[in-house]
Amino acid sequence: MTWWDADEDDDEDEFDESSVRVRPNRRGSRPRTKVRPEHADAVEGVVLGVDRGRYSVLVDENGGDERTITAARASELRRKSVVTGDHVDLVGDTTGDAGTLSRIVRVRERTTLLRRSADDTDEVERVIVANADQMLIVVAAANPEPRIRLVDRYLVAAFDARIQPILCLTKTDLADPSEFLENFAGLDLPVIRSRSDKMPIDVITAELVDHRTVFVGHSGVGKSTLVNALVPGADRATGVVNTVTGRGRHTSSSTVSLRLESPAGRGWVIDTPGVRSFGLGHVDPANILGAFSDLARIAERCPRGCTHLPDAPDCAIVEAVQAGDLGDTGRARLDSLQRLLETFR
Ligand SMILES: Nc1nc2c(ncn2[C@@H]2O[C@H](COP(=O)(O)OP(=O)(O)OP(=O)(O)O)[C@@H](O)[C@H]2O)c(=O)[nH]1
Ligand SMILES: [Zn+2]
Repeated sequence: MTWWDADEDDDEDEFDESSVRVRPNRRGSRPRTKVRPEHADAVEGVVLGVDRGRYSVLVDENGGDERTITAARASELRRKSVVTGDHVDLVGDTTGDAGTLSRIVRVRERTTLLRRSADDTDEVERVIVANADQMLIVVAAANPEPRIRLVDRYLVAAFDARIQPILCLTKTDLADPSEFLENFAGLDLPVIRSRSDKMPIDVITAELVDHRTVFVGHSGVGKSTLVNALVPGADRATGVVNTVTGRGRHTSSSTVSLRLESPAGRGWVIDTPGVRSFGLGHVDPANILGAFSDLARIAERCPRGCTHLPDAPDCAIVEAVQAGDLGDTGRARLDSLQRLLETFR
């Protein structure tokens, strides 16, 4: 093995560090190797995208010396994953000059981590994006028909990662999404309605400024149309050279960060073309309940191990709703919570 791993893309061979941490510490049975250099002169950057083992890293974001450099992983990272959105430390040639290659020696602590479990199509857990603070869930009002269950799955993934979800209904010129949206009335969920002939760019941009927003949605919902309207020049469909990453081509499975620029400010759009679904096997129900802070307070009176589902004995939330204490809103919120909890039970 060389000093970098030639990963095929950012979806390849990813390990969640929680699984790394539980691995037995073998240091005791091994002679200590020489102390690792500290790389005190390392430069910090943020990973914009990964393509065949090469990372595009933005250094000095918004500063006078902002530049995109190409980097590879240093072997001392071992099996630690490096994904789009990661804050990393770099050594070596960090000039960003043509033909130079830097090395990623450290990954900084992540604020959020969007991942999916192994599922039928895939036996390993994959990390999708680090440090995103919002998820824009793109669903069409029609063609393809919106599905509640699909949105629920995205919501669970977002809540579990402690990422704020936003629902974006596209193609509202084809159908009125009001009835569909009633299913989400019990959630604190910002909703945007969009149509390509009258794209509400300012409304969407306002939600994205100063945030790192990961865009998710199934094929055909109009996600590329949306991204291209928000980030002129992104050209997601044809893969023309991207001004931020400097890459000319992205495989369908690679995640990229696109800079949003507007009079209202800047933000990042993180497009995930490869992610069609989320395996939810790793999800912690407590994180879902945590997204319903009003209900979570009541749940403190629940019996230990309470599932908060309709059949849960002595569930304090169910009892409060049945007693009418929480009104219609509380009933709708409990319905939403229970539906999400059922999504991955
Ligand atoms: N009527 C209508 N059609 C739209 C709208 N937005 C997108 N479309 C059309 O829907 C089709 C799919 O749009 P895309 O932007 O390619 O969808 P996508 O979600 O990126 O799909 P993939 O490229 O398969 O990932 C295209 O033919 C678009 O022209 C809309 O608001 N209204
Ligand atoms: Zn309960």
